[in-house]
Amino acid sequence: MAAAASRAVLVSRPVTFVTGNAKKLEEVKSILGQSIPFQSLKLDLPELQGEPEEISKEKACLAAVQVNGPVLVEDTCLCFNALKGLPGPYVKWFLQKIGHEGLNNLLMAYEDKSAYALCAFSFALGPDVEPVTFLGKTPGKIVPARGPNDFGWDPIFQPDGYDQTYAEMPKEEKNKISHRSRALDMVKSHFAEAGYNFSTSN
Ligand SMILES: O=c1nc[nH]c2c1ncn2[C@H]1C[C@H](O)[C@@H](COP(=O)(O)OP(=O)(O)OP(=O)(O)O)O1
Ligand SMILES: [Mg+2]
Repeated sequence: MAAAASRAVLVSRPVTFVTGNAKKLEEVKSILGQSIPFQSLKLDLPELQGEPEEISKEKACLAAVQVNGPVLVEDTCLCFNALKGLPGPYVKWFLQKIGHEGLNNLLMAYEDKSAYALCAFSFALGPDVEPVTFLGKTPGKIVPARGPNDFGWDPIFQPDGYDQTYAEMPKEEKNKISHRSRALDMVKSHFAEAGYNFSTSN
């Protein structure tokens, strides 16, 4: 579009999506398709503490220093309403230590099994630029594990309006309604509006 072209922002490096999680990368690739050209870098960034948005921003700052260029990162939370949003950003450790059954047991004392999946994407143009953050949320409930166990807590999260858990759904179906795709919709709009023109060579 002519309007977008006239606002084009030239960026001398390609965007790097930084994650240590191959399954995230698979979904991001499939959701973004050709809409945003990016490369990926497998790096285990520190597991930070705090509010999801702050964690994601800080993660982008750390990634931008390492890459020394434009970066995209995301942090994912699984929040139980009965537990006021916990385990939230700490779900990775909960999953590792107590598994799907333990996560279900955390809610044993509560009638309310409702939860939401939250993805906080942050984009930083470089190491000294304040990142912008985009949140995507999908409401659902925590259920005993059903479906293939190949991505995190997918088997215990059943999104509202569906009889299947994330794990039981075909990938394309999850990618239409997921916390990740909702956040990426906003990332795509931001990129379209900003009119970034990324160099494809380093
Ligand atoms: O759609 C998802 N469906 C099921 N499980 C998921 C999903 N997305 C993240 N997860 C898991 C991975 C990790 O156990 C925790 C988030 O922690 P989080 O720090 O964001 O991910 P990570 O350390 O694996 O990758 P990264 O290097 O991008 O930080 O929830
Ligand atoms: Mg992490």
